[in-house]
Amino acid sequence: MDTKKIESLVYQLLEAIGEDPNREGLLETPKRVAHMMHEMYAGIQYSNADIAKMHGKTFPVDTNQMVVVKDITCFSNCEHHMALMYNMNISIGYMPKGGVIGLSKIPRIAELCCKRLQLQEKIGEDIAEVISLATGSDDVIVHITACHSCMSARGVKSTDSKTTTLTTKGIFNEDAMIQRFMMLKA
Ligand SMILES: Nc1nc2c(ncn2[C@@H]2O[C@H](COP(=O)(O)OP(=O)(O)OP(=O)(O)O)[C@@H](O)[C@H]2O)c(=O)[nH]1
Ligand SMILES: [Zn+2]
Repeated sequence: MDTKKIESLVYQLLEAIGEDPNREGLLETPKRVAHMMHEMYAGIQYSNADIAKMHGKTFPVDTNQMVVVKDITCFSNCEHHMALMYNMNISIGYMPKGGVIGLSKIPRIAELCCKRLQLQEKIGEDIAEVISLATGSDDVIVHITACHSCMSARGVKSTDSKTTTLTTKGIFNEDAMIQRFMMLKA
């Protein structure tokens, strides 16, 4: 990420919206925004394969248990308006194939996938792909609910609507498996 360029462009953006970037309250704003963008967009520099490699250490376990980590809180930004997705709740399940990844890696994977300019549907696909690459399992499910500030705070002003998406891979395309997952994540 080009910090100096972000700072200079935020300065220009402030001018463009009719602000005075030199007034006291805004003097440090370009620097703060650049700092914030480093945090908010930390996932852009990594491919899904990179993320899987970073968090893909597996521990051998011979099991046919479903692993579910539920209620992961994340934030993201939509690629159309760069507006915040908030109140995001993500639950992820997979069927291990001879090994499991560390549980803490699952929210870490979700977080990095969210820290890109995104669509909610794409977040589900990205997380499912990374979990699949990290675990070597084709059986992955990702449930996401989120509010989109581009729908609530502007435009249609649909303040109470939430969007739910469900990404299913492999055995999770079967209704019975979806039901088992939904029970475990309830
Ligand atoms: N499918 C999908 N759409 C999204 C997501 N986030 C934002 N959007 C939508 O992206 C669309 C962009 O539509 P446009 O018509 O190009 O933009 P706009 O004129 O700002 O649209 P309005 O929001 O209806 O005012 C909007 O309908 C948003 O609600 C997302 O995660 N998934
Ligand atoms: Zn949007």
